[in-house]
Amino acid sequence: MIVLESLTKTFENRTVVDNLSLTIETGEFFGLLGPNGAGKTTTIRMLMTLAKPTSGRIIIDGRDMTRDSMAMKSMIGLVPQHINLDGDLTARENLEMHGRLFGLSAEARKERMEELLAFVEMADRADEPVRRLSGGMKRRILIARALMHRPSILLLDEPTIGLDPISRRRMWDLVRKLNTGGQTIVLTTHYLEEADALCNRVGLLNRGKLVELGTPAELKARIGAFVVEVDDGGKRHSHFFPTREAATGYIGEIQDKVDSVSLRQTNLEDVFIHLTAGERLGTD
Ligand SMILES: Nc1ncnc2c1ncn2[C@@H]1O[C@H](COP(=O)(O)OP(=O)(O)OP(=O)(O)O)[C@@H](O)[C@H]1O
Repeated sequence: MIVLESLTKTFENRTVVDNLSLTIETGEFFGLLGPNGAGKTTTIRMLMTLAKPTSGRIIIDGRDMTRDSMAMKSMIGLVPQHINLDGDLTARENLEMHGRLFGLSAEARKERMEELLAFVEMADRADEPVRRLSGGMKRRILIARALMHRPSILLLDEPTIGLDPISRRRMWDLVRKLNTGGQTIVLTTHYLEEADALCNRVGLLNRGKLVELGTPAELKARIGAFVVEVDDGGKRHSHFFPTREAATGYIGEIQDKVDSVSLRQTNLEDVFIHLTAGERLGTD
């Protein structure tokens, strides 16, 4: 379990993570979402011990990590936004280096490496220099590397950026399988359909503050689980309704008066845009 307790980070009088309190349960797949500049990366950097909180605490599995950065490093596995594998080394050599860094014995490294290369379906390409592999393959190796030291939490920072739809879905299957096996996962992403597809619960950060927290279904229900999109005179408007009946009732009233009208279920992107329009979310 991760507990963020009044976590705050200030840069030169500017508070970018503001009194953030949040509990992420063991085994959860949690999505940390928010517009550009909301403070997601800064929060992740604090979890990675790359930035020191100005105040507040990070408690993982009952241990205060703010005072014990070595322990925190070993409990977290990071899949970074930018591919930072050594391109001249093979996948095996990249994983081997990571295992050494975390003090795994030669035997433990070998066993874990083979297990993970099989898991990410890269065993047959594991002895080629990484630079020759596709973006999707490199990202799968990043996952294997992050898991080498058996971290209790896996942080995925925009893990599918730049991937084609097939590779993206393959990554989704992989991380879902990990989570089903009990791995706690924290994801940040700008692809809201990704958070919708993967996360049990999401938190929406805005200007360093947590403004929404719940399951994707709860967040959608807060604005209305069904949306009627109306096109009229080149303009598109969205209207939200709690039930399909209410939405179809509205369609009955307006369909003869507008160019076109459609009904669908609300998605997380609608929630995000709705909150932005209501100025509950501010973008850079
Ligand atoms: N080292 C730093 N010094 C000063 N300001 C910083 C520093 N790092 C981040 N910031 C500021 O903190 C704010 C939050 O940035 P952060 O990168 O955490 O947001 P984010 O939610 O990850 O955004 P994005 O979605 O664009 O990656 C931004 O306004 C950024 O300019």
